[in-house]
Amino acid sequence: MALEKLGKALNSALKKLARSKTVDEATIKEVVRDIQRALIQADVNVRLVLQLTKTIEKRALEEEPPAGASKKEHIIQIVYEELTKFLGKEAKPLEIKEKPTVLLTVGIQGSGKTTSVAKLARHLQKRGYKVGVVCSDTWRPGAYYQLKQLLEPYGIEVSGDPEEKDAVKLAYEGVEYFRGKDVDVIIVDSAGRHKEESGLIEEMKQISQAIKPHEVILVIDGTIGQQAYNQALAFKEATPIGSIIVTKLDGSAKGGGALSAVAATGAPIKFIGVGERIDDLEAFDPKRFVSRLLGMGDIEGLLEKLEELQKQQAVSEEDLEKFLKGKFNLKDMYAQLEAMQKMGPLKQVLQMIPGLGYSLPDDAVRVGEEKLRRYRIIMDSMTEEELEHPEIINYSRIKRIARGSGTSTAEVRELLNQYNQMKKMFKSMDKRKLAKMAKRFNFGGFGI
Ligand SMILES: Nc1nc2c(ncn2[C@@H]2O[C@H](COP(=O)(O)OP(=O)(O)OP(=O)(O)O)[C@@H](O)[C@H]2O)c(=O)[nH]1
Repeated sequence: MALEKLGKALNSALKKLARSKTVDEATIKEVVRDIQRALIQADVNVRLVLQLTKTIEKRALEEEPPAGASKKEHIIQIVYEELTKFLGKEAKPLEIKEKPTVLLTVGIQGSGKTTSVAKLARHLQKRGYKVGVVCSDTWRPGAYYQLKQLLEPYGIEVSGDPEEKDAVKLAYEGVEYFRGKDVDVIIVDSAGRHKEESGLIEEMKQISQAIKPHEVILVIDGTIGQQAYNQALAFKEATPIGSIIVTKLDGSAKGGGALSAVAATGAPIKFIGVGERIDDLEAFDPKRFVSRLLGMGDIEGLLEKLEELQKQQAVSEEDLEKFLKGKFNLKDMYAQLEAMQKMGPLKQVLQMIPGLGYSLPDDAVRVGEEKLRRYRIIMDSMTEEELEHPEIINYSRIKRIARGSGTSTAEVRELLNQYNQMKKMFKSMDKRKLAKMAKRFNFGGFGI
C-alpha cells in the first residue's frame, strides 16, 4: 500500500482520539501534535504541516458537530477533509477526448518514467482504448527494449529505433505511424537526463512543438520527498504540464512529502505508482486516497451518515414549540423512534452536550426495525384521539386495539410503556437547555 508508514501513524492518532474518554482542548491538541509528527516524518514541508494542523485544530475547537454526530466523529471528518484538500481535493482524471489523443511524458532519469509509460498504456488498454507507445529516448537505448518487453505481452505496439539519434524525428514519426493505425491514444516517452541540462528542456520543447500533444505528463519520483516541489515547478515553467504521475509511493518514507509538495504547486496529480509491476498504477483521487490512508474502513460510511444528517436538519419551529409546551403524543414518539433508528442512539447525542449529562437507558430510545413495524401496526388500530391523547387508553381500549391489530394486549402495553418512559424522560429535561440543544443540533423529525 502507498505511504503505509504515514497511514499507520495517522491512524494511531485517530485511534487514540477514539479511545479517549473526553474530547477537550488537551485531547484535540494531542491529536494535532500526533498528526504533525506523522507528516513531518513523511517529509512533508514543515510550513505546510503547520498550516494544515492549525486549520484542523481551529476547526476542531470551534465547530460544532452536526446533529447526530459525536465530537469524535466530527474531528475525524475534519482531519479527513483537511488532508483531502491538502492533496488537491478533487480527483482530476485523465481525459481522452479526441482520437487519437497524444500524450507526452517527461521526467528526469530514474524517476520511473519508462515504467510509468508502460503502466499508463496498460491502464488505458484495460479501459478499452487502443494504445500505441512511442519511444523517443535517444540517450538510453534500453528504454525501447524495456517498453517492448513490458508491453508486447499485452499486444501493445511500441515504435522506436535504438539506433536513431534524432529524438524529435523519432517522436514525430512514431506519432505519424500510429495515426495511421487507428489507435485511440498515443503515448510518447521522452529522454530523461537531468532537468538542469538545458538540452533536455530544449529537446522537450522541440518534441512538444513537433507532435503537439494534448497533454504533457510529468513523472516525478516520490522518494525525493518535498524536493518534488522545485522539480515540478521547474518543469511547469518549461512546458505546460497537464498532469503528474508520482511514482514509487510503495514503501517510500518520503512519499507524503512528494505528494503534498506536488499538490502545493497546483499541478494535478492524476496517477500514482505503487509498485514495480505493470498493474501498479492507480488513478489518484484525494478523497479515496485519504480515506484509505487513514485506514478507516468505515470512514466512507461515517461521511455518508454525516451528510445524511445534514440533509435531515429541518426541524420546524412548530415541532419545537409543541414539544417545549410538554406535548408529546404517540405520533411524536413514533416519529422519534423512526428518526433515531436512522441516526443512531439519542444517548450518544445527548451525552455530547456539556452539562446535560443525561444517562439514558439505551432501550428507552432505540428499538429494532421489527419492533417499530409492530408499533406501526398497533398504532394503525388506534383512533386519532388515542394517538393524540394516549392517556385515555384504558384496559378495554387496549383489548380492542390488540384485537384490531392482530397483536396481543401485552404488546399494546409494551408500546404504551415505551411511550410513558420516553415522555417521562423528555419531561425531566431542562427545557431551556433542551431548546438550546435543539437549535444547535437542529433536529428534524425528532419532535424536539
Ligand atoms: N517500487 C517501485 N518502483 C518503481 C515504480 N515506478 C518505477 N519503479 C522502478 O524505478 C526504476 C526506474 O524506472 P524506469 O522507468 O526504468 O526509469 P526512467 O525514469 O524511465 O529512466 P530513464 O528511462 O533513464 O529516463 C525501475 O527499477 C522501476 O522498476 C513504482 O511505482 N514503485
